Amino acid sequence: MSEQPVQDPTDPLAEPAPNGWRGALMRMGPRRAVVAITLLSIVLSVSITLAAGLARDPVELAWIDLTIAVTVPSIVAPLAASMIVTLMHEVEVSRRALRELALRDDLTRLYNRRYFMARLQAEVARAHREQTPLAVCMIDVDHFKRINDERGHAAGDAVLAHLAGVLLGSLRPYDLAARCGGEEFAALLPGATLREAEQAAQRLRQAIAAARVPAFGATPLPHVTASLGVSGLGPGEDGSALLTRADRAMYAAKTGGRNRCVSLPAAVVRDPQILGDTQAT
Ligand SMILES: Nc1nc2c(ncn2[C@@H]2O[C@H](COP(=O)(O)OP(=O)(O)OP(=O)(O)O)[C@@H](O)[C@H]2O)c(=O)[nH]1
Repeated sequence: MSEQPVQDPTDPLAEPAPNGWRGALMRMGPRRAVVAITLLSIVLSVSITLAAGLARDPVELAWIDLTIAVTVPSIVAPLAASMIVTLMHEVEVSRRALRELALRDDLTRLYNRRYFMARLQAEVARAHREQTPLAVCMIDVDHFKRINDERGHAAGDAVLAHLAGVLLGSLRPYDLAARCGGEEFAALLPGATLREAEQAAQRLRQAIAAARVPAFGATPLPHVTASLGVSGLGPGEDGSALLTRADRAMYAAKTGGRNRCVSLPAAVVRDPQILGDTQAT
């Protein structure tokens, strides 16, 4: 299963690119960085040797001084430079690995709830600023406990991992898929109107119901279905209100019989009869 990329220009948790000398070396790449550090140290040591020699007496500046000033750095500097560059590379790799651990769900490799919430806030702010639509879809696998009970927890895990692939396969590249916990997933759909999000949710529901989860053990795993709740961002609304509405819609889909999508438009949010006013598809 392919992963959604971590480097996203709208990523609110993206770390700033290193600047200063560290940034310059990183941008150069390892080989050029070693050459650059070597040249710099040769130029520096030759300049210091010349300056020291000239300060004393030009005649005293023996060729041997210059030879040493060139030879020593050209041997020592590449070694030191490769150590520095290797160390920087290792720090960068560890930093990325830590970031992956912090932001991704281990089982499905989707983003986790923490990342989803941060992106939700950022996308809500952007949608209000640019006056563009934004929708959220909550997806909860139906009767998932049965799979665990009947086929074991590992089989349940296999189903979740497979569904993550189905989710990524049915979303647009700039949508964001996350596992919010347990058997619950979420999708953030920037630029999607409620109508478009409903259509996306329907496609997703059908894809989940049609998915053939690879056999786990002797017998194939059962088909699964999911209940989906969709909501679209209302004027002045914040991320948690949008999410709460998508959650309510998802529970309405559950109580309405499962394997269905329910959407809740923003205007309905303050209506006490909220579940009565949902639109099931
Ligand atoms: N295999 C596996 N099971 C999990 C994981 N996280 C949560 N679960 C299980 O998911 C099940 C969720 O069960 P319920 O909340 O009762 O929901 P459900 O059976 O899907 O029923 P409905 O949502 O009402 O359709 C529980 O049995 C949890 O133990 C996980 O990472 N792996």
